[in-house]
Amino acid sequence: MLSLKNLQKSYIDAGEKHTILNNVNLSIMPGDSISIQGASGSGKSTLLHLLAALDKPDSGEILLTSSGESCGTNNKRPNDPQTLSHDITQFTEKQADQYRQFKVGLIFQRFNLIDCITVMENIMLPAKITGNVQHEYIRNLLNALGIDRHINKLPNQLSGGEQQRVAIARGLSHQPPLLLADEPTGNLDGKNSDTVSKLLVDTCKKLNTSLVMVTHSEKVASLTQQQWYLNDGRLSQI
Ligand SMILES: Nc1ncnc2c1ncn2[C@@H]1O[C@H](COP(=O)(O)OP(=O)(O)OP(=O)(O)O)[C@@H](O)[C@H]1O
Repeated sequence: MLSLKNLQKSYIDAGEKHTILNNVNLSIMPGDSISIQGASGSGKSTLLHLLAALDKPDSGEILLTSSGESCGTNNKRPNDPQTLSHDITQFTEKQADQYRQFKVGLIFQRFNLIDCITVMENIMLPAKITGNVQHEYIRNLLNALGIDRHINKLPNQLSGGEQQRVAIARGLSHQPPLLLADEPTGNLDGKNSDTVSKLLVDTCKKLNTSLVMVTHSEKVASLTQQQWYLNDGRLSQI
């Protein structure tokens, strides 16, 4: 479970302070699917970067609560020896790296595929790093995403939509407990966007993976259990 508490984030631009996130609170339970909509520049990607421990808030906490496993600092709750709680905003670089490798799948707006290795090697990176290589699961994922015939190509030999599907497969290859997806179907046409976003939500449900998805599409957002809107730094449920 992730609990965002009183998150505050601002940027200084030309000497002026711009508040991007203002007292944001949110709870993400295992298996939850959450969409975040909002105007361009409203802070959606900023929020995902904080959840991925790629950036730090000015203040507030992001508490990661899990049972029994260690990931960085250990703050045991009194009376519950099974539960460990970590504030990911306090992670060192090394702890943040481990958190991203083992706990998080990331699908970026610009895919971030590695151009000099094949599609399959890109997809398998998180699975290999975490030692969680499930061949049948990967085969089914590739089939469902319709990219099985492209696995030996290089990413730049694929269309934008195909690269997006590869990025989705890579985000899910290690079956992470949390998937953060920034406009995961933004490069797909309407029909493919529907198919792929449904697959994304269904796969996360099957794996009990929490999904936080930024989208500009109301239709895609409607597939998630909870729909939130970011406006003026405030997050409100639709
Ligand atoms: N490193 C930075 N330094 C200064 N300003 C930044 C920085 N990163 C983001 N911003 C500003 O913060 C605001 C929020 O950016 P963010 O990328 O989170 O928006 P977004 O809602 O994801 O937008 P979009 O839908 O266009 O992707 C923007 O005005 C952006 O210019």
